[in-house]
Amino acid sequence: MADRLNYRIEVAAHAGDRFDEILTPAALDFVARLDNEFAGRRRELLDARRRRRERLGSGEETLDFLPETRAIREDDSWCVAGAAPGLEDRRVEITGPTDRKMTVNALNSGARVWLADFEDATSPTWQNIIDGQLNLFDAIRRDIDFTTEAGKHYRIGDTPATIVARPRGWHLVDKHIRIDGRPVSAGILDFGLYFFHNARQLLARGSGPYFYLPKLEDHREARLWNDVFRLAQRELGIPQGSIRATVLIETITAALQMDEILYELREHAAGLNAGRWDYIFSVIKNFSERGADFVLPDRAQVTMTVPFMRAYTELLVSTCHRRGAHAIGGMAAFIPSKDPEAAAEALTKVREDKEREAADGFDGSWVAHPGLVDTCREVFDGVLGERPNQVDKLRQDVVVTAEDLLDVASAGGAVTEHGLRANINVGLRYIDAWLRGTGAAAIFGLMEDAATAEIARCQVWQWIRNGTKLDDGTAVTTELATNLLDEELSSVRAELGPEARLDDARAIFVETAMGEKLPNFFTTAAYARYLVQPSGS
Ligand SMILES: CC(=O)SCCNC(=O)CCNC(=O)[C@H](O)C(C)(C)COP(=O)(O)OP(=O)(O)OC[C@H]1O[C@@H](n2cnc3c(N)ncnc32)[C@H](O)[C@@H]1OP(=O)(O)O
Ligand SMILES: O=CC(=O)O
Ligand SMILES: [Mg+2]
Repeated sequence: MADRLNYRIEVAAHAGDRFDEILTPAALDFVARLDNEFAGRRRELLDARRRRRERLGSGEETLDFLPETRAIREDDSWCVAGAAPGLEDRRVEITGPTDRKMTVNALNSGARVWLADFEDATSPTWQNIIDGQLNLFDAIRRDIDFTTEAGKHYRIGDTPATIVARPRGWHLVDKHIRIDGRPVSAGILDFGLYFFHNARQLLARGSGPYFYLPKLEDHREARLWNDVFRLAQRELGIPQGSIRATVLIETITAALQMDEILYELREHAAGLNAGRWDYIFSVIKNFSERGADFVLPDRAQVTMTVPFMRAYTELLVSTCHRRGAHAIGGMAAFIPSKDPEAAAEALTKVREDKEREAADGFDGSWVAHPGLVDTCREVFDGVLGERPNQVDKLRQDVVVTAEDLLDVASAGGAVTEHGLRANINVGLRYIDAWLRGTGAAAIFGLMEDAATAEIARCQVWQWIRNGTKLDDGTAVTTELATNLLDEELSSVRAELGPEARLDDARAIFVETAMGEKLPNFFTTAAYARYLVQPSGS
C-alpha cells in the first residue's frame, strides 16, 4: 500500500451536499490506484483508435474480421460466465440518468433491469456525476425516500429492477479529479466509485456489481476493462468473477470483433447490446470522407430493417447465443406523448421494433420511458413465455460477412432539406440542454441523447464534405448549412427564451459539424470548455 502514498490526488471542484460520503479518502485512493495502473494502456488504445480512424478515412485500410484472432472465432469450446443473480431474465430494461427522481422511477418501472447511465443520457457536470453516485448509493441501501414540494412521495417498491451501471467511455476524462496532475479517466472514476461503495452491499443483497461498457472500438479495450475488473476485485477482496459486464456493440469496428470482445471479458461477460445510435454515429464518422457510397440518408430513414443494420443485429444475436451470452436489443427513440394520437403511434412503432428483436432471438430490450415498459414486456412475454431468455436459440442460420456490415449504401433513401434542418435544430436544442446539465431530452417526440446528437452533427458534416445532393437537387454546402443554422437558431431561440445557451450551442455545432475536420466527439471539447468548474480547468 505504500506506493499509494505517492499519488497526489486533487479534487479540483466545489464540494456539494454529502459529496464527502462518496469522495472519501479510501474511495479516491482506490480510483487513483486503478487509474494509475491503467492510464498508460488507456492512452495507447486511444492513440490506436485515432490512427485507425485516419487510415479508414483515407481509404488506406478497410475493415474485416481480424485474421490474427480467427482461432478465437472458430473455437467452439469457450463460453462466457453468463447471467448472475438478477440478470437471468432481462426481457425489459429501462435506461436513464441517475438523478434522484429518475432513480426511484426507473427502479419501480416494472423493468427487470435499470441501466443507470453516466454516458449517453448524462451531461457530465460534476454535480450530475457525484449526485448520481449518491443516488445509487442510497438506492442500493433502500434509503432514498423523499417527498417533492408538490407533495408527491417517492420510495422504492418491493421488486425493484436490477441495477446495471454504465460508466463513461474510454475517450472521456473527468477534470475534477487529478492524479499526479493528470485528469482521471472518467470511466475509471464512475466504475471505481460505484464499485468501491456498492460491490459488497450488492452481493450481500443477492445481486452484484454489474456494468454496461459503452463505446468500445476494439477487443483490446475489452481486455483493459477485464484487467480493471480483476484489479478492482483483488484490491477489495471481492471474489474474482463477481462482476458482470454487458458490452455495447455500438461501433462498426467492434461489430467485427464481437467474439473477441466476449472472449477477453469471458470471466465477467453477461451479454452484448445492440447500441444502434452510437453505431450509426460510428459508421458515419469512420467513413465520412469515403464518398457517396458511405453517405447515409436522413436519420429517420436509417431504420433497423435496412440491410446493413439488420446484418449487425443478426450477427450480434448469433454471436451471443453461441457463447452463452444474452443479446439485448436497443433503443427505439419514440417516447410517449400527451397527445393520444401521437402516443398511440409511438407505442405502435416501439412494439414493431421489439417484435422484430424478439423474433430475431434477442433476450430482452431497452426502453427509454416507464410508459413503454408494458409494451416491451408484452412482446417478449409472447416469445419467451415462462422462459427467462432464449439463449438456446442458436441462430445457426445467420451468415454475416464484413461486406454485409459495411454495405452502407444498402440504406438507400434520400437526403432532404427537412432532414438537414432537423439535424441542425435537434443538434442545437440537445447541446443547449446538455450545457444546462440535462443529458437526455424529449425533442419532437423522440428521445435525444449524446449518441443521437452525434449523428445529427456528423450527418451535417458528411453531407457538406461530400456536396451531397438534396432530393430537390440542391447541393449541401457550408453556405447552405449556415443559412439554415441561422434560421433554425432564431426559431429555437424564440421558443426557448433567454435562459437557453444557444450561442454556446451554436459555437459547438459550428465547430463540430461544419469545421474543416470532423472531431471524434462533440462532448470532449464541449466538456472541457463549458462543463468543467473553474477550479477543475
Ligand atoms: C442511445 C442511448 O444510449 S439510449 C439510452 C440513453 N438515453 C436514455 O436513457 C433516455 C432516458 N429517457 C429519458 O431521459 C426521458 O424519458 C426523456 C428525457 C426522454 C423524457 O423525459 P420526460 O420529458 O421527463 O418524460 P415525461 O414527462 O413523460 O415523464 C413522466 C414521468 O416518467 C419519468 N421518467 C421518464 N423517463 C424515465 C426514465 N428513463 N427513467 C425513469 N423515470 C423516467 C419522469 O421522471 C416522470 O416522472 P414523474 O411522473 O414522477 O414526474
Ligand atoms: O447506447 C446506446 C446507443 O444506441 O448508442
Ligand atoms: Mg451509446
